[in-house]
Amino acid sequence: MTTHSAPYKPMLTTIGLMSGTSLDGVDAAILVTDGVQVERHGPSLTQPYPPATRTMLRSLLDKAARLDAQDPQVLAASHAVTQCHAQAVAALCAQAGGLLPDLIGFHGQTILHQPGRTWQIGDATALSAQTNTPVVHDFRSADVQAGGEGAPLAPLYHAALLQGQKRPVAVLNIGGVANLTYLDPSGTVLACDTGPGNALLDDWTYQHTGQTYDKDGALALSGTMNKAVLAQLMDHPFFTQSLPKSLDRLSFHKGLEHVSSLSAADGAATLAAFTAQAVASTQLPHPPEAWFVCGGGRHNPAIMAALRRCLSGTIQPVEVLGWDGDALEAECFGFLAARSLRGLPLSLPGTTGVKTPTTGGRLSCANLVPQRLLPCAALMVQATNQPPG
Ligand SMILES: Nc1ncnc2c1ncn2[C@@H]1O[C@H](COP(=O)(O)OP(=O)(O)OP(=O)(O)O)[C@@H](O)[C@H]1O
Ligand SMILES: CC(=O)N[C@H]1[C@@H]2OC[C@@H](O2)[C@@H](O)[C@@H]1O[C@H](C)C(=O)O
Repeated sequence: MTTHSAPYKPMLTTIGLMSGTSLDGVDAAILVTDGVQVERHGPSLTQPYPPATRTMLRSLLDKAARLDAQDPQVLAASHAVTQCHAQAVAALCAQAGGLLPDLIGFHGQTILHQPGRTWQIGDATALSAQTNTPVVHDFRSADVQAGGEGAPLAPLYHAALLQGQKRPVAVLNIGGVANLTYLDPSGTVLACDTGPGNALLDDWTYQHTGQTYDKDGALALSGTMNKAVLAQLMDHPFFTQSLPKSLDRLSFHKGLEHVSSLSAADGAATLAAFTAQAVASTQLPHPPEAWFVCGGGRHNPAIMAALRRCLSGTIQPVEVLGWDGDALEAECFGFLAARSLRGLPLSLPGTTGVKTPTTGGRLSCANLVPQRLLPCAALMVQATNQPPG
């Protein structure tokens, strides 16, 4: 008979799925975690949205506030989103040698995010059935119902990974929208969306070149930032609001009018500077000594150079820590799915403005055979018997 000296600690092999505000596709990542410890980051991939899905989603953003969940356009988009997520899971499982994950964390596609309302589409029950896996979804509603912004939710994952790093330290995610996590010397976690990430620059680049983004910052690097226009862009009420605060993808799109008189290159340079200036305007208790940057914006040298001009402290991609900056937000939803099963908070007053630390997420198990729930059940039982240390 084998004797075990260490207590049994269930860890789940999760797949986290995030389809961001850039509408480029679905990021999928494997993470082995119990929602507190992270044992292993696995492989990851991006499943691009087909052009027709991208077009459908882009047009939905403009009118989502006037539609309800049963609207045929919403149902069609939700179906397309779900299919792309199922393909992402299948491709990742194949890449991982035929993996059958224990749990999926499915963020869904945000089509609306306003004070008091956040809306992610995608059918968790259908995804559970297609992947033969329990799925946690609807991560943001409970936070909004408890008075929070519903975003950002990555901070507790960033904070778990930052354990042992010198503080004050920040993780900056530059996706369609940009958001930061700040860890104070005392260990307090603060967070917020900072302003535009890549979304404005993507739209500007598309208008002027037909390309979906400014690859390697080539357009922005060929232009000159216009200080007067940058000042107009920064004259937005969001920048005087105190933390925590969050944004919709379209929150700054009126700003494109200010840029419209500029050449394609100068407009791109000014928008890259806007992303960085917005980060620098965030009121933090202490300037971070180190900034670790994730999300697609870290691939844009014009944005990275603008950040280095505006911020003190070192500014490096998260890869210097051994993390995968394209997979981090997807991994986060595997981590939060495990936390959800344990009833642990997904958000704190300092991260979303929620009144008290709040859990969230809902579990969908389609018609799974009971054995498929055993790993999740083991984690839930452990959580009931042993509160986390
Ligand atoms: N080589 C590159 N050069 C310049 N920009 C790049 C490059 N690669 C990616 N990007 C930018 O990154 C964007 C995608 O970023 P990311 O995948 O982090 O966004 P997301 O997941 O949709 O965002 P969010 O964090 O808002 O949910 C692209 O739209 C593009 O603007
Ligand atoms: C409502 C919503 O989907 N927000 C996204 C978006 O993309 C970046 C930023 O805006 C952030 O607030 C959030 O995503 C990350 C994963 C988060 O919740 O931390």
